[in-house]
Amino acid sequence: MILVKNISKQYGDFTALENINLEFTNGLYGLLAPNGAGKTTLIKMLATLIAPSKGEILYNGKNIVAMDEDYRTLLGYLPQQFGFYKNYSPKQYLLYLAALKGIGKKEALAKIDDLLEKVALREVTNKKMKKFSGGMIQRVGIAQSLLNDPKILILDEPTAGLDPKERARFRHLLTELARERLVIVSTHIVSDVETIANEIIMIKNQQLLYKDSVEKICATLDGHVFETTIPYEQLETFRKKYVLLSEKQERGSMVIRFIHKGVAETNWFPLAPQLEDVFLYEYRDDIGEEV
Ligand SMILES: Nc1ncnc2c1ncn2[C@@H]1O[C@H](COP(=O)(O)OP(=O)(O)OP(=O)(O)O)[C@@H](O)[C@H]1O
Repeated sequence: MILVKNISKQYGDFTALENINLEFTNGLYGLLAPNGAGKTTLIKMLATLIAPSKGEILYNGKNIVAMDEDYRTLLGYLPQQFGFYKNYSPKQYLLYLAALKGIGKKEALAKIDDLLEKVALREVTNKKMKKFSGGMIQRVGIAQSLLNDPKILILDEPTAGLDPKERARFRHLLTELARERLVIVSTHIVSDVETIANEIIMIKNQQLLYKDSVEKICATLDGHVFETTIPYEQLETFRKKYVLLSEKQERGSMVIRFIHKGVAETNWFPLAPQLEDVFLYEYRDDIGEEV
């Protein structure tokens, strides 16, 4: 079990994270927040790549920094951008990394076969990676993070740049991987983790906002999400008054999904809140065009 105890991180005068407390047991945890919220900072601390300015992280009661190599042998990590050699095949690349990790060649070859099967790259084992799609490269990244059979797997934005089909494949792979280990995956895309995470962690204003099941997080907006139809001319006024979640043109009118925490009007239909609603609501001041 990993215990994040009252962690803060400063970069000079800038506070990136403040008083974060978390507990990870097993299963899949989705670290969901817009870019710049501090996901990478938290992940790098969990991977012992940077040190907290305050607080500590414990693995089964022991400080992970003090555990040093003992902790890193338990850890698989895929950074946001991982370095690979495009003239290498996955097999050559993984063999090279296995050698760096001190895994013998015979053991490594068997392991690599297994891993490439797991990430559905068996057919391109010996093909140079320069022709690979983004999704294939990310799957090589996953394979490298699994070389040491880690108990803890930490993936920083593994779906960045992937198309919807690759994302779906990734979700399936993550679910598989989380059956046997603790998996922490960061993303700013709600659908990456909504259906697969046992718990979602959201950070806002440098602090922990939620760490809960999707159901419980959605319940925070129970009774506040509505749909209604308005003439196009009223859209601007509506936008100023309420938090708009989505808008769709239908037969010359606008069908809008929005949040209001006060008394509802008669022609508003209540809707069941989705995680995307919570995300858009909570980060309404932080997110720009990308969402
Ligand atoms: N080495 C650093 N020095 C100064 N500020 C930093 C440093 N690293 C990160 N920051 C700042 O800390 C904040 C959190 O960054 P972080 O990379 O953890 O966010 P993130 O949620 O992972 O976003 P992204 O997905 O874009 O990386 C940002 O405002 C960032 O500019």
